[in-house]
Amino acid sequence: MSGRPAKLALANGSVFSGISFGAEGEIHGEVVFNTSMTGYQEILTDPSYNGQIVTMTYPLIGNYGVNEDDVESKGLSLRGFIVKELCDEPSNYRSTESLDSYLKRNNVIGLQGIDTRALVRQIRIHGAMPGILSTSDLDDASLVQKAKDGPSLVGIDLACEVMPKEAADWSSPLVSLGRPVQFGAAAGADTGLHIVAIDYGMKWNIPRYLRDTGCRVTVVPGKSTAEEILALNPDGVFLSNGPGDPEPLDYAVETIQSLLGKTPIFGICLGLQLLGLACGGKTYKLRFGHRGANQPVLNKATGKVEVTSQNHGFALDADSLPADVEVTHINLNDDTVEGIRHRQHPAFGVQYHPEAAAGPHDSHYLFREFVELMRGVTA
Ligand SMILES: NC(=O)CC[C@H](N)C(=O)O
Repeated sequence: MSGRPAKLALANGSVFSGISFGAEGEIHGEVVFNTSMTGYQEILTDPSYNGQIVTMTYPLIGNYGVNEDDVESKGLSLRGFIVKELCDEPSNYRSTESLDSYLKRNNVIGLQGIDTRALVRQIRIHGAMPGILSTSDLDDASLVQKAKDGPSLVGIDLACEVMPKEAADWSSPLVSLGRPVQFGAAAGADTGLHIVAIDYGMKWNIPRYLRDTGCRVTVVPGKSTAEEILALNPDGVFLSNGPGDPEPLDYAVETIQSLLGKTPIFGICLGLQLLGLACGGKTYKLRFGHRGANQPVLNKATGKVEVTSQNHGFALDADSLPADVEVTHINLNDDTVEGIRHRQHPAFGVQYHPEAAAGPHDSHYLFREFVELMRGVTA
């Protein structure tokens, strides 16, 4: 292992000593863990990790390098990246760079050589908490104090840092990356429908899927108003994923409230949480969240279990939801809300990621259901 000595300190006083990779320096963030075995490049480029230091539970990371295609946004929004062991001899025909040099180039601090199992146990028992990752200060007491003094992400709008400033058309489908077509013969067939996707820090595989359903897609900034969106004549509005606490995003809640009943709505992750808030529900912070590609979800309508990809630390409170909102999906690990549907208006959402990237493909049907919902309303 090359690299410099580096430490992670948690706000509860725990300190982990290891070796740095990637960039050097010091960074504060909420320390969380992800249970995916692969897909680290998609995780690194998922804007929903803005403000967080991500620990991978799988013990060897970096073995297939990085490439130019497996990116979910234009940059890396997470604060730091922790692994048990970094593979320094990546081997894959698609690899163009090592994970070490990718993190260096993108100015993200990496830490390896710590007992990630012990760290994950701390987070599971005490909850996701603020931490500090440093290659410059190696004094335990000073680091713990800095971890405690740093901001919590509760109550902060982290989405405004990663949302686009301008609207743009989205043209590339999944096949443009050589990824398998998911909608059979119907893939890419023009439906004539227009989706406006509100981007709060959207993963790019979502608009790729929306294009694959045969719809035209316009991506608009998360601060767009209902008037601006309706002026684009959408057949449906999509609410994207995004980082942080949903409750401070009052501008988004207001927009969704004004759209509800005027156009079909589909939300993913933060999008589901904002839809729930717009319907009068409440959100709360989970102890350690759901992050990984192996979360079991029950679809209550079909009785089928989907294995899903997830990344969230907040959840909708089922008891807070009004009677006209139905819980359609639940998480089988902890019974939390994984999907909702409005009984009066054409609006639904899921807490998990049907676009995968990375993860299982069990839930693609939801994109088709959105098209059917739009067709039903438009016909
Ligand atoms: N991936 C997401 O959209 C995450 C939603 C929200 N930021 C949460 O942590 O719960």
